Amino acid sequence: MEYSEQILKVGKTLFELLSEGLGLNPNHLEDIGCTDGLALLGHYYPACPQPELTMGTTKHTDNAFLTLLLQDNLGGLQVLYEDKYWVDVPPNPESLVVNVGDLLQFKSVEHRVLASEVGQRISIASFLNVGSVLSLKSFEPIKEFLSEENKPKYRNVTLKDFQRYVIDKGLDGTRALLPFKV
Ligand SMILES: O=C(O)CCC(=O)C(=O)O
Ligand SMILES: [Fe+2]
Repeated sequence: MEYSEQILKVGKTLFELLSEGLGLNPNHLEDIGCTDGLALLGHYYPACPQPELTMGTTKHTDNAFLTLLLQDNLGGLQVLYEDKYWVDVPPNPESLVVNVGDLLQFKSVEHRVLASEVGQRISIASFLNVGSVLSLKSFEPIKEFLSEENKPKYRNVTLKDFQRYVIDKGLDGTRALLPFKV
């Protein structure tokens, strides 16, 4: 409970900073619903006797606006850099890793977790996402950024349709935003 409240505060501050950084009103991203929902997912990765044969978590992007990830000191989290290189994210139990998720319709980070012979690994992912997965609210580009040269990169899609697509496809290694590109 206490953790969720604190995480939401951090999330709100991040969205304020992002809004300001984009030259928008500081409340813009919160006002359009980026902090309406918060889902916490606890992961437990037991030691794996043959880590080369499997994965802790397969490659994916997060179904959220932003994810705040707390990990212990075991390591194993990697992000994909330039669509080619897997880069280790150094574990630091006193810091949060921030992932850009699909719902920002920007450039969500592809990541995965390696299995390890040394156990156990515990992490808590806090997803800042939509209030209701059944919402008929439509995602659309921020109008302030559109111009003749800057056309929308994604077509409008309702949260309901997007969530349905994400759930049906599962963790198949493809980007959830792909079918919604213009
Ligand atoms: O366990 C981790 O470090 C990452 C978990 C993750 O990527 C997720 O829950 O989406
Ligand atoms: Fe993730």
